[in-house]
Amino acid sequence: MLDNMPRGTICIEDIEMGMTRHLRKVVTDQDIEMFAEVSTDRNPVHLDDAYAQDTIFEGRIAHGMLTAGLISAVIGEQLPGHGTVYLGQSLKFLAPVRPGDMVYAEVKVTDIDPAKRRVTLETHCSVDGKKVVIGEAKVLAPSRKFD
Ligand SMILES: C/C=C/C(=O)SCCNC(=O)CCNC(=O)[C@H](O)C(C)(C)COP(=O)(O)OP(=O)(O)OC[C@H]1O[C@@H](n2cnc3c(N)ncnc32)[C@H](O)[C@@H]1OP(=O)(O)O
Repeated sequence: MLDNMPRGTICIEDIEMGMTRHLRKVVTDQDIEMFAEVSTDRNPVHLDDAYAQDTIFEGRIAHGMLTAGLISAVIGEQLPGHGTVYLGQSLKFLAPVRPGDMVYAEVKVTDIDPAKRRVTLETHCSVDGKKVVIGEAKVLAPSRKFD
């Protein structure tokens, strides 16, 4: 299940401080299995119920980078959107995401360097209002001048 805001591109000339975009997505067992496959990260804490039950999480959890990928999706699809180049991303994983959790991923513009087309975004993911991932992204935004 995916609930996105409108997709597209917001060029550097139209980006404003404080602008936000978000998406919501339920992280499913299938998502976790597919992520394990494409990333080759088959850590049993993600895939094996019995193993995961004996960890501090007491059950299977999603890969952190799968959840963080939803931040990339908001950046690449919405703000700034298509044409954006990801330059960097810091991440802190504060709480686990479990299969079936609805993840809310949001990005917010905190700095703009129009001359260099650089934008800094505060990024976070939450589940039921609790932050599970926080961080900061730096991106190169598209410009109308290069259309
Ligand atoms: C190889 C790949 C594997 C994966 O992908 S695993 C999946 C991704 N990771 C997760 O899902 C982990 C999510 N995080 C958590 O569940 C929790 O987080 C922990 C269980 C790791 C720790 O929780 P708790 O024992 O309750 O500690 P606290 O009371 O929340 O925090 C204690 C201190 O540790 C700092 N801290 C907590 N998490 C992080 C972090 N991710 N990065 C940096 N610092 C962190 C806090 O601020 C605090 O600090 P102060 O004692 O000074 O107040």
